Amino acid sequence: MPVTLRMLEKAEKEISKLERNVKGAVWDFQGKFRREPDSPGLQLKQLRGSKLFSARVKDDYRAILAKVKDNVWLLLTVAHRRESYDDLEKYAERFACEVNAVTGGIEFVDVLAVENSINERRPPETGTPSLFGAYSAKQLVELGVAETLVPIVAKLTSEEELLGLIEYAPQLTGEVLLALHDGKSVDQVRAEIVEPQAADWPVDRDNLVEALARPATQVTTDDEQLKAVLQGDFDRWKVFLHPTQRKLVARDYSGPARVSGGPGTGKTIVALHRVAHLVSQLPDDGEKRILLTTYTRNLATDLRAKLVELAGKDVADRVDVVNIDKLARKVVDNVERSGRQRVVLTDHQAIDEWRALLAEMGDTGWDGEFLADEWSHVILGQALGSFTEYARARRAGRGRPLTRSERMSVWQLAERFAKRMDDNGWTTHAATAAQAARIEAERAARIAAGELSVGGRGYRYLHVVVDEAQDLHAAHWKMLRAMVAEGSRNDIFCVGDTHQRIYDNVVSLGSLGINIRGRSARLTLNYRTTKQILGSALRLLSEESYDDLDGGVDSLAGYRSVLRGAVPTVRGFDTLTAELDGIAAQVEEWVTSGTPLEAIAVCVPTKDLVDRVAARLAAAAVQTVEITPDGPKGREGVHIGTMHRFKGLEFQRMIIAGASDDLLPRAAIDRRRKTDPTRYAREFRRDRSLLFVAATRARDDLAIFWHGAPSRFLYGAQNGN
Ligand SMILES: Nc1ncnc2c1ncn2[C@@H]1O[C@H](COP(=O)(O)OP(=O)(O)OP(=O)(O)O)[C@@H](O)[C@H]1O
Repeated sequence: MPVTLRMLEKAEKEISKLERNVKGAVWDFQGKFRREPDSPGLQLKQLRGSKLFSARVKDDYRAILAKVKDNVWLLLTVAHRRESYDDLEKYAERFACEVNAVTGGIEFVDVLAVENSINERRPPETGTPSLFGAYSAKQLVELGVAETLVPIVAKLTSEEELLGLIEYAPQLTGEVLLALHDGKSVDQVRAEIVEPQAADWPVDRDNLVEALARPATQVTTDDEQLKAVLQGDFDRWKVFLHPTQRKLVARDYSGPARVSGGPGTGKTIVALHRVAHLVSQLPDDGEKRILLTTYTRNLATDLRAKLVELAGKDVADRVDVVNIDKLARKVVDNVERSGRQRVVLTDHQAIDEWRALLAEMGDTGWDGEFLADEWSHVILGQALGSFTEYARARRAGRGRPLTRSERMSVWQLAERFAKRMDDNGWTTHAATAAQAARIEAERAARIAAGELSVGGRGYRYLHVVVDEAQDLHAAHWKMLRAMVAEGSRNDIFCVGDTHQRIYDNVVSLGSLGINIRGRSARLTLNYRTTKQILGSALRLLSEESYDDLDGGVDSLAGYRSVLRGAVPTVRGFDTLTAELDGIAAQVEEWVTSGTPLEAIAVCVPTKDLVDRVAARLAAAAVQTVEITPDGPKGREGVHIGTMHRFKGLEFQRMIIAGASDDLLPRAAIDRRRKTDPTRYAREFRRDRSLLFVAATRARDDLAIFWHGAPSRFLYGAQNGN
């Protein structure tokens, strides 16, 4: 009888280390086993004194399996018989397959592999006290440490040994032990790490069937995944979600939901899996009923490519994947249908036009930049349609307060400005978003009044999923709110991190009809960056406080990485020329050590520096690729771009250059320090976030360079590791 064979995440790690021909044998084995597990050639037998089974993969290799139920098996590992296979009793003791008491997930421990891994590490000096001597076995088990490992944990005396254990331990064991080792209290570990992963219903440790269905059990879910894993042709994020990620992907929400989390915690990965999950629930009518949107163009392209990778083209074709400004443009174009192509002004061009308008009017009472900002972020940002609305509008964090009569004069100027834009066939992204929000809100009102039922569809989408939520304008949110029925299940799901807000759009979702209360969650495990890089990046944030998109405060409590690496280099040079030489030398060193060019990036605060770095690397015969608003212009070469362009990307080794005090924060904001302190604080924080975003793109190595005086933001990053 054919059976289902699933693979536990740990087995994948073990199998990936085997030689190619053994991997090939495992591939053949899985096919045969799925067809007929009892076929004599597979020599399936239960290990004496154990619930586990062994089966023959190839001469000396045996698969270790658990039987979940009659026709469902779990592949736990593949081991060489030399390693004590001949002694079946020992074999049984060597492997433990347990249901974790806290998470209810299935965990597998190969005790011998753990012990070998610890012994390979540098031996501690004799007499060194136990790392975890302060915790009782009961405490550790209650925190989710695998029971089988507790006696071994008690003997650990160095971080090296701990890392050796973690390589082969179940994920939660590793997370908990590292956090305790890093000085977190038991209560903190419980609250920040254990509780988010704890089982949602009581755990029966003998029930493997139930355990298999828990989010904490990380297994392949179908034959295609099993094959991809065995062929080595897979990315872990596609298959093995963290328990906290998995819970969010499949949860049924009664309304809008929000997921926050520091950089690299897999928010985008969750958004992608969530979309694939929602598609799987759609009626089979081929319609595009799901929107997946983000702030920037290149990230939308990236999302679509990743969705195809994850779920295939058929699934991706059921989803509108588009950046938010393009979506707004489409809405407006649909209605205008005039065929008139408007020219989109940049922020700088818009400021120039405001100045030109003031000059023409001989008005010297207002500052063009202030008005451009007010128009974009308050009037358009909130899609305000009348002076009455503007007079009442919240201007929190917008800088100097305005009296009612000042608001009146701003409103009149804004009307003139809007006419000027219209007469010239100009627009801005903010203006388009505001217009689109109005169009969609009117449409939603007509649907609610029963006046509109376009082919029975009504609302544009059944589900909306938003990545990089921290950067959307209020007008964007208003548009999205109107595109999907309010009060429907799973209407809006957004992921974002306000610590990474770099476009100055602060919103309160509740005030925009998007009520996420009680439906918020946070991801805390960083999958991208080492603990050392994370430490430096977090020190860049200083003591600033960050909002939670809903009028409250967000926090990075529990944010952590289980990866370890080198402490970032933080280095100053006397002149720009010397810094450019330093960049070239660092890149050459990385290239010589075997790092592919495209795994290296240089991130700088200004476009001018992009050109200078490119020229310097060209002089050193290093090929480069510039990252543009549409993404990298090519593949092969060291990637260079301004900080804005690095949002959502990641590189193995990175240099942040030009982290000098006149560039970060930009010198231009200093003049506002006295004239408009609120605005100064806002822009100061935005520049700090830019540097934070940049620093959290590096996976293994980070170097921060400057010339002249170092950026004020670096004071924290230079201390400690
Ligand atoms: N469950 C997982 N298993 C393996 N890798 C993962 C997992 N989840 C995320 N990752 C990896 O971690 C990295 C960061 O993921 P992702 O980009 O989704 O994070 P993010 O929170 O959106 O980051 P940022 O806010 O910095 O843009 C990616 O390389 C991704 O493939």
